[in-house]
Amino acid sequence: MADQDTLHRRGLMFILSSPSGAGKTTISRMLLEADEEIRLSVSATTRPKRPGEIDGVHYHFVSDAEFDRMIEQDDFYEWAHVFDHRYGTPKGHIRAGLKDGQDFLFDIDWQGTQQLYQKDQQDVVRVFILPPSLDELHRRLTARATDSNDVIDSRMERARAEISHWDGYDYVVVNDDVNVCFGKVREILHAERMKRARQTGLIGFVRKLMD
Ligand SMILES: Nc1ncnc2c1ncn2[C@@H]1O[C@H](COP(=O)(O)OP(=O)(O)OP(=O)(O)O)[C@@H](O)[C@H]1O
Ligand SMILES: Nc1nc2c(ncn2[C@@H]2O[C@H](COP(=O)(O)O)[C@@H](O)[C@H]2O)c(=O)[nH]1
Repeated sequence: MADQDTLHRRGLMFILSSPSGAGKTTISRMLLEADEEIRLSVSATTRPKRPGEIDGVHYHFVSDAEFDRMIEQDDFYEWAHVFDHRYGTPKGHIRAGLKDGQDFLFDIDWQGTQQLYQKDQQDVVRVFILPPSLDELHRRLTARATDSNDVIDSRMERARAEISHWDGYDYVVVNDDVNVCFGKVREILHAERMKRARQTGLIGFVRKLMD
């Protein structure tokens, strides 16, 4: 009889990107709360902490000198300049985790997405979140009340450039109603987990099945 215990799957790198304020952090937090099989890849950043953010949970907040040191030591999977700061994905235990079936969630921009995809196409799933309109994007950034008007203006200025990278993603989802958007993102994650290429032990299982 075929043994289902030989069936396992590789983990995946689930990337959520969007222009700032479209809601990827909100969707990420909903996903992490609802799904025990996915873990956040905590980025390092040189930007200052926002109210409510916790070092080591939302980001590793590091100085410029520390970020330089991490680059020199080849500690990053990818890193990029975003707005006036630097952000990077520490290598940590990602590769070993993927092999063990652990999924990782990445809240990173299009530059980081391209770098991860170039390094590891088979494990990467790229999802781009769009706002329903630029007016609504501005309203969300203002309502979030975490940034000065100057910072909000610079994020709005960059939004068009970021949106222009929409076609570098596998999925594009509009975040109008947050629960609907979350439902769609969750469906994508579930379907991607089932992909044949991610199932290990399938060849042996099918062979035994046919014996
Ligand atoms: N569908 C939605 N409808 C209304 N408000 C929303 C929706 N989704 C998110 N928001 C709100 O919009 C604001 C921006 O969302 P969030 O911080 O998740 O964006 P972000 O894309 O992660 O931005 P950043 O890249 O700057 O971190 C938050 O105050 C959030 O509560
Ligand atoms: N390339 C990377 N981009 C990252 C990383 N961590 C976050 N980000 C992106 O930066 C902007 C701004 O984030 P905020 O928290 O300051 O609003 C946003 O687009 C993030 O997705 C990373 O490690 N690498």
